[in-house]
Amino acid sequence: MAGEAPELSAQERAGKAFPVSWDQFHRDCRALTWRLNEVGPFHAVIAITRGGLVPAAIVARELGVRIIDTVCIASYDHDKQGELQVLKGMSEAAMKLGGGTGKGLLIVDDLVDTGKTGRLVRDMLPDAHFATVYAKPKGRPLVDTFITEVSQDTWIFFPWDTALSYHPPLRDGAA
Ligand SMILES: O=P(O)(O)OC[C@H]1O[C@H](OP(=O)(O)OP(=O)(O)O)[C@H](O)[C@@H]1O
Ligand SMILES: Nc1nc2[nH]cnc2c(=O)[nH]1
Ligand SMILES: [Mg+2]
Repeated sequence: MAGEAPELSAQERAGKAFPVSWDQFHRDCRALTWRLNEVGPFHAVIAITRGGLVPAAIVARELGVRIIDTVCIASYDHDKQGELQVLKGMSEAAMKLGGGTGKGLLIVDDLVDTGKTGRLVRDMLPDAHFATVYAKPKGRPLVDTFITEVSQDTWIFFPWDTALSYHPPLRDGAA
């Protein structure tokens, strides 16, 4: 409506930025695997796409797991959260491996924020182990294992969404 302030995106509301490099992300995924190694073994890794694909590949490699399936969920359109949409569920083969409840399966995502995505997947696979690399306080209770907690007002920038660019010096007004 005319005159109304434009709705802020989740990223704008977050305020603080937490940029993560490929190197940092790889190290954090390896650290996550150290913890998961104490919990497994796992029959299969279930990646929540798309953000879970990269950590799932690294974790599966480190754990020696070769069966990887996806649950395809869309919620944030760039940075605004809309209705959750399950675009693709798990395969029957992976569901069988988890005995129908997810027992012995490892669900991997890059992060939990509000926890809505995590809640949906937990409801699908209540006995699976849910791991994320990063967690914000609202979503944290849903996660079994994670590496780094960031505050709710932080937006995490992943290396696949960013590029190196010029940054002006502080004295020229850079934030
Ligand atoms: O805890 P929540 O508030 O539900 O947010 C967390 C989800 O948001 C992001 O996915 P997104 O829907 O942006 O899709 P993408 O993985 O394809 O980037 C992220 O990868 C998590 O899956
Ligand atoms: N890249 C990114 N996606 C998100 N989806 C929900 N929260 C976040 C976040 O902090 N960073
Ligand atoms: Mg995601």
